[in-house]
Amino acid sequence: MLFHVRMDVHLPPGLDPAVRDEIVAREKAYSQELQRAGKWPHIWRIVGEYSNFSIFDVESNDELHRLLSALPLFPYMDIRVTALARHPSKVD
Ligand SMILES: O=C(O)C[C@H]1C=CC(=O)O1
Repeated sequence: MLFHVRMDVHLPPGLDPAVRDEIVAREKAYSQELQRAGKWPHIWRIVGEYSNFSIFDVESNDELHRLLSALPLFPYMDIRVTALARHPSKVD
């Protein structure tokens, strides 16, 4: 199942820079682990924003929720999910 996911990151301005760096490093490692596993095949920066558009390829809504909830930046994100279906005009 494919899902389009928008993530907007809102780190608190007063967050200790060392804590911030540690969370962002864990986020990167986790994201790259999911990319290598084929669960997160696309991630694109939205120009001018601390946000991304991503595509997730997962087995179920529950799996997507589990993966997103485990993001180290999850407590600092607004996340919007759109379920995707095959378009009838898509060329094979
Ligand atoms: O930078 C972001 O868009 C937020 C987050 C998503 C993956 C990652 O490494 O960081």
